Amino acid sequence: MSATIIDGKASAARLRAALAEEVAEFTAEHGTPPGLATILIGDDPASAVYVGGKQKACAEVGIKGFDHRPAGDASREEVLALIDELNADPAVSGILCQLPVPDHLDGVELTNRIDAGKDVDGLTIASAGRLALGMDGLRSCTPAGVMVLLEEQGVELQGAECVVLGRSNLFGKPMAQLLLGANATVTMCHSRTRDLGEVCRRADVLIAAVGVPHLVKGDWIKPGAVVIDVGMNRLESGLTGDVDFEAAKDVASAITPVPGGVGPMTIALLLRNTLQAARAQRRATFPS
Ligand SMILES: Nc1nc(=O)c2c([nH]1)NC[C@@H]1CN(c3ccc(C(=O)N[C@@H](CCC(=O)O)C(=O)O)cc3)C=[N+]21
Repeated sequence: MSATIIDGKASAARLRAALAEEVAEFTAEHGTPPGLATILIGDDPASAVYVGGKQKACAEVGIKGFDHRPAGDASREEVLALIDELNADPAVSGILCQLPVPDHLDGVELTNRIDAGKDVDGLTIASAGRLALGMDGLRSCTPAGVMVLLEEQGVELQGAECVVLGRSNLFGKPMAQLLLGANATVTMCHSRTRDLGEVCRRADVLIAAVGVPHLVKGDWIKPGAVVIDVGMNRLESGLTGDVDFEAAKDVASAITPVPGGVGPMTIALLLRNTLQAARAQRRATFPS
């Protein structure tokens, strides 16, 4: 048996096409498009590629991009002042501070300066708290993208055994919360988990986000499981995930490739969040 290769690139393209229509309607109705401000501090080449991709995607769906690039030695006060300015700017619906930030700055502090209504990354204390409490709100883009892929595959999450490898604030924790919200049985694993392979073998849905190339072996996968690879490891041989894809595809029923799986969905969900934020801001400003 060979697994279905989940085409995240195609899903993301469909989502962007649908969003382009919704953005056009929003813009016609309100006279101004939704706006997304990105903040990239310094000139890390990998981060510059990601932020460039986000800006390009905005332009393609009709969202106005604001591309801020403070120098790598920008002071804390300088960046906080920039965020305050964007928080107050009605043309800016969403704000994203690209992580990681240089060592002399605190990414958690900077992220939390973002107005909760403009937190399109879903990473502020308010957004994380709303998710944990089962309230509506802006969701972290990569986990939200994974939920879209699982839904499109028709994966039944209610009562399913879902195992999440990795407990980051950016991905693992919000992923687990979204799965819980869909009534899955969720197990979280991390670097101190004993018998990782044993736990993984229980999973109907196995989601890996640890940043260790090919950590997940073929015999860690239950036959027929759905495998989602969130790893983005840049090796000399190219970009590779956390799953031994060649071995996994003979065991799983469906699997995401790297690249072309979860990555493109992250950017599409960022656009969706920006539109969601813009709509909520209009509602708050002009109650009907
Ligand atoms: N505040 C913040 N929010 C983020 O969402 C955020 C961040 N910081 N820091 C870095 C990570 C990483 N990330 C990716 C987005 C898209 C791809 C993506 O499109 N990947 C393509 C390949 C890209 C390539 O070839 O390099 C793919 O998987 O097919 C990857 C990684 C967002 N991040």
